[in-house]
Amino acid sequence: MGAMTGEAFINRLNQRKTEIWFNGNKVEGKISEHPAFKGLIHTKESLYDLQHDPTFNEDMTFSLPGKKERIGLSYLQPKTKDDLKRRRKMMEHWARHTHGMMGRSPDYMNSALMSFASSAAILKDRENCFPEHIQALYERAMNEDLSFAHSFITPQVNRSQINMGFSEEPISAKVVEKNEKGLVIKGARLLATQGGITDEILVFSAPRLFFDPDQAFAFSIPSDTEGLKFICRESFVGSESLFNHPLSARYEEMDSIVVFDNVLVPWERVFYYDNVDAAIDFLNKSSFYSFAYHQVIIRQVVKTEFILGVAELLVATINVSEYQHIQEKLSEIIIGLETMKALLDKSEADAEIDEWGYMRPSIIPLQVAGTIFPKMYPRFCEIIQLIGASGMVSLPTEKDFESPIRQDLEKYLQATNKTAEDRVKLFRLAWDLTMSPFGTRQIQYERYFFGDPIRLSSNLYKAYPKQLSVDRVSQFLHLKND
Ligand SMILES: Cc1cc2nc3c(=O)[nH]c(=O)nc-3n(C[C@H](O)[C@H](O)[C@H](O)COP(=O)(O)OP(=O)(O)OC[C@H]3O[C@@H](n4cnc5c(N)ncnc54)[C@H](O)[C@@H]3O)c2cc1C
Repeated sequence: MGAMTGEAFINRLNQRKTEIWFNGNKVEGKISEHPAFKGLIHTKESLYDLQHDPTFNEDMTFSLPGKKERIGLSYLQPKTKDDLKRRRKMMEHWARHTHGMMGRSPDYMNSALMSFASSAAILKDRENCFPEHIQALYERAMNEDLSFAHSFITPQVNRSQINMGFSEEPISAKVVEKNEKGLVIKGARLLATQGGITDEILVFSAPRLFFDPDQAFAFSIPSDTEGLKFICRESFVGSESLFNHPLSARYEEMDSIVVFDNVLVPWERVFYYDNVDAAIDFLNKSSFYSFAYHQVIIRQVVKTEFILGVAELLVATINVSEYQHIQEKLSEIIIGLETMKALLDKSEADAEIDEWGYMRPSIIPLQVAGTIFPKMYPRFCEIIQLIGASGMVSLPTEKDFESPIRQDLEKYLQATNKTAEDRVKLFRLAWDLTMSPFGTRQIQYERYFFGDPIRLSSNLYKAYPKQLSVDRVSQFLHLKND
């Protein structure tokens, strides 16, 4: 099949018998018609269709020798800087289509899987490790354009460092049995965005102190595997009205708790198990962080461009551009945007071939971008709230504009250069972006989805080459070496 169409994506999803729980009920019927998921699923449909749109097809897909169909370009293993640029262009197209609001557009996990396959050799000849299973999944994913959710953290029961977490009755998903067919997993994992509404779920463990060997595994299984359940949070879709909820009606992704009720993971799906060192190495030394971050920062740049557009439109609409504090606030967004773009460019300019022959974007600029964005993003949202002021809550609905009070609204909600309807449309967008349940989840998402920003900063500190700076100061002061 190769690169999938939107229709094929929806048909395949609807055929899955995935166990999804929503608001106390098991979801029955076509998932693409369920109010909590349909906006997102149709947006994903349009993303997959871009791969077949004559304007984008060349940018979104690539040819592999021996394969008739073109493949989604997020699966391309880059070997040159030009390949990296091709990957960036493809990701920009997808991110622009959703204005950076969809954290889990398919390129995110496709890039993760591509990086796993590109570094699978790390697991070669190690105990309980099966790099060939990663390669097999990668090839199947390319051929069938599979979609993935993922989970890499454990339930938030006790995050103390001294908590050994080795409970008798599993809470965090762990191996409870090994048999001739595979591993049996019991317990729960967090927090799968789009969990249940993708073909597969990829599970791997973030290394930590007192890492239970029974949790040191990685695998991928179909979402409708027996015993696997996805428990959803409440939906943040405000309504289906694009006027009232321009973002949540299209991009609300849903997050879910993943429960494994004695789930059999067949051996051919296991990447590694019961090997703490391999689990730590796989995450830290593979190209996962470089390629996943590359996708993330591209999306965040596009999202910041969108935020700048919203902020500037607000300023123009209520005519407040003459005030210096407004200019300063807008320049804060511009500085953030240009900083992110410069870091992204640097990561590509400094990219190097890794030990397995793939062109890896330089990680330090990406880590820097990934550490500052969680701080900048809430501030961007605050800036929009500060510019919009009462406009952020004077928000009549589409129905109000269709009612007899329309004339009042037209008169009292007009702006210097906008009709009341356009003005409200814009302010509703600003509200959905920064204040609605969808908007506030986006803030929490940008803070946390790639890990705890505190620990990400700590990783940056530990990995950053500081010795040259230290030496210069030591020489300046003629300090004696320890
Ligand atoms: C909207 C959203 C979507 C997400 N989607 C996904 C997804 O699709 N897949 C996925 O796997 N995960 C996902 N996540 C989870 C994300 O990876 C975690 O939120 C992140 O790794 C932090 O872990 P935690 O939430 O368990 O926080 P905790 O680790 O419980 O941290 C809670 C607080 O304690 C502090 N803390 C805890 N331990 C330490 C420590 N050792 N050192 C210093 N401080 C510490 C933290 O700084 C924080 O302030 C998502 C999260 C959000 C908010």
